Amino acid sequence: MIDVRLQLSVNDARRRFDLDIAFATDAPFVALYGPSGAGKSLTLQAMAGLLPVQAGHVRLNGRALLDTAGGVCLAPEARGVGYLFQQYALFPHLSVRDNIAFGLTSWRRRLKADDAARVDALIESFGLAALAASRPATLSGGQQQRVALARALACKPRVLLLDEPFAALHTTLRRELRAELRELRRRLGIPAVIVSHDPEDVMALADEVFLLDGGGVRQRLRADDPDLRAALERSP
Ligand SMILES: Nc1ncnc2c1ncn2[C@@H]1O[C@H](COP(=O)(O)OP(=O)(O)OP(=O)(O)O)[C@@H](O)[C@H]1O
Repeated sequence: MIDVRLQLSVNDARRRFDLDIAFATDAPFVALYGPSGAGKSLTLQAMAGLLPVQAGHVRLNGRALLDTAGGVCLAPEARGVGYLFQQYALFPHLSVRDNIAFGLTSWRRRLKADDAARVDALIESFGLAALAASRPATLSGGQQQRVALARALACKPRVLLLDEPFAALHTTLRRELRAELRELRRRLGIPAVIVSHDPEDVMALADEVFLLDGGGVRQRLRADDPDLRAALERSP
C-alpha cells in the first residue's frame, strides 16, 4: 500500500507553486498523469525525500518514510526508493558500471564484494556487459535508459519511482521498453509509480491512474475503467 499526502510550496523570486496532493492505493503499478506543470515530478521528488514537505506523510506498506505530525523524515538513502529521473541524470564522467554502482559506494569506500556482485548481475541482466566501461554520452537513448533503471534498482528498492522514463525514446523502442518494464516490475514484486503525460504509457502499464492538475489529484481511475482512454485524452 502506498499512502501519500503532501503539502508543500516551491518558489523562486517570481513564481510560486503549491502542491497539495493525496492518494492511497494497493495497485502494483500506479500512474500520475497530467499536463506539464501539474506537479507530477514534485510529487515524486517529495516522496523520495529530495524536497522539504510542509505537512503530510508518505507510507509504504505501513512504514512511514515521512510523517510530519509524528516527526518522521527519513533521509533519501534510508527510504528504500529507486528513482529514475527524467532525462536519466546519468553522471557523464562515470562509466556505465560506476553509474550503476553510484548509490552503493560512499566517499573513499570501495564497493563491498556482495554489492559488486549485484552490480555485475544488473549489468548482465540489462544486457550492458559490452558497455560497462563506456561513458553515457556514447550510449543510445535505450541503453542510457537501461543504465538509469539498473542504477535505480541497485539499492534494492522497496518502491520504484519513474519520472517520464520513455520521454527521450522513439515510438518502437518505447513500446519494447514498456513491455520490459512491466515484466521487470512483476518479477521484482515491488510497487512502481510512473509519472507521464503519454496516454500510451498509462494504458500499457498502469493498474490505477491519478489524474493531476494544478498541484492536486482531480480524478482516480482503474485500468479497467471503460472511460480511461477518454479521460486521459480529455485531461488538459
Ligand atoms: N524551485 C521551483 N521554484 C518555482 N517553481 C517551481 C520550482 N520547481 C518546480 N516549480 C514549478 O512547479 C510546477 C510543477 O512542477 P513539476 O515539475 O512537478 O511539473 P510536472 O507535472 O512534472 O511537469 P512536466 O510534465 O512538464 O515535467 C511547475 O509550474 C514548475 O515550474
